[in-house]
Amino acid sequence: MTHGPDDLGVAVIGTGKMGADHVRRIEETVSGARVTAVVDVDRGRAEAVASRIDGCAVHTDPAAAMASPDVDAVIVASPGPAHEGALMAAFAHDLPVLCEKPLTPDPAAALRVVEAECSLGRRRIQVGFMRRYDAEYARLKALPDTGRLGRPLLLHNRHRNVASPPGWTSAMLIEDSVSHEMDVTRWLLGHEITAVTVHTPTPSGDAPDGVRDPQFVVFETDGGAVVDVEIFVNCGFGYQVQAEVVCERGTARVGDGHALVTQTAGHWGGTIAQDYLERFADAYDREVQAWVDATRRGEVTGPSAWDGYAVAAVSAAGVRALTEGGRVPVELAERPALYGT
Ligand SMILES: NC(=O)C1=CN([C@@H]2O[C@H](COP(=O)(O)OP(=O)(O)OC[C@H]3O[C@@H](n4cnc5c(N)ncnc54)[C@H](O)[C@@H]3O)[C@@H](O)[C@H]2O)C=CC1
Ligand SMILES: O=C1[C@@H](O)[C@H](O)[C@@H](O)[C@H](O)[C@H]1O
Repeated sequence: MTHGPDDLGVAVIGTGKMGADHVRRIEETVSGARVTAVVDVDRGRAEAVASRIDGCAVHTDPAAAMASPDVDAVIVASPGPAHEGALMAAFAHDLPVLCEKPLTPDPAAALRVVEAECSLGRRRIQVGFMRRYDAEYARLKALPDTGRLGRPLLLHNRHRNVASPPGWTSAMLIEDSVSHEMDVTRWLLGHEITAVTVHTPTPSGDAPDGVRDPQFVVFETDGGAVVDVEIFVNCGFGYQVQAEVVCERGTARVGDGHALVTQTAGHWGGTIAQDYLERFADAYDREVQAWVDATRRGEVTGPSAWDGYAVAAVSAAGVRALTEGGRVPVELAERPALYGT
């Protein structure tokens, strides 16, 4: 991608799996932006990423990068617990941010971010719930508008990963993985999630010691829908994300992965993506392009800090349901006017 003088200068904070992929995306795929700084507490990792980009500065402190005149906007791709500090620094430098999910891991920190953004009086944050930019999910979102299927009653989700990273815990299945279905539920149905129940079968023999994998998570919504999520992060065979909405007069499903079907010598079948960077490549591209375009227009669009807070609140209820059992109501603060109704 060639760069122009009006390109948005982006600092990418965290140059691990997601951050490095966003750097590559901005440099190779997205128009109207270039990476002017990378930040990582692991300086060597940031240097390796920066070495492929002309004029890209390297920092270990997010605030130092944000103070540079070459930085107009920020992508936060450090681990969740580091997000609050980076977001507050971005507010202090009045910079727009694309923040990877989760906004913050816990609702108290997320609410502090929401309150800080409200005190600025305008939105600065887009949260990286990229499924909203996936072509299949976008079709699902458009369906109820046709009125053909009627009111959504149930939403079934399956979310499978090949293997969990080292150090994964039972709670992380809810906080890191099911958080996507929390956002999808709120966005697709336009309902708030009011209560969470988690069922745990005997763990798979392939789950790390002590990790409850898979889990079956149930949401109730204020619009009267019931939503279930199978989360299985050591399924071994592929990365699968599926959703089926059951409405009054029909159903609609995405994620069957029928893009290519082969038939040969007594066999029929296709391939299964192996991770999110493959399955959601187009969605990440559209997400980052939409963020760059909106930022250059002086706007903030997409999932908001409020959406990030709401998901953190549902995650907290989910983790309580997992550890204490039973049905746990979601405690949600009053929605500030900044985020509409
Ligand atoms: N939207 C999606 O589908 C996905 C989103 N994510 C999210 O992206 C974020 C990053 O995840 P990964 O890239 O998988 O993690 P990672 O562990 O591969 O990379 C994180 C990087 O951040 C650096 N880091 C740690 N603390 C830092 C700090 N205070 N300031 C700057 N850098 C710091 C680490 O040294 C590391 O290089 C997380 O919020 C995660 O939930 C991750 C996977 C998929
Ligand atoms: O966000 C993500 C990861 O953090 C999480 O660990 C995976 O389960 C999800 O599929 C992926 O989209």
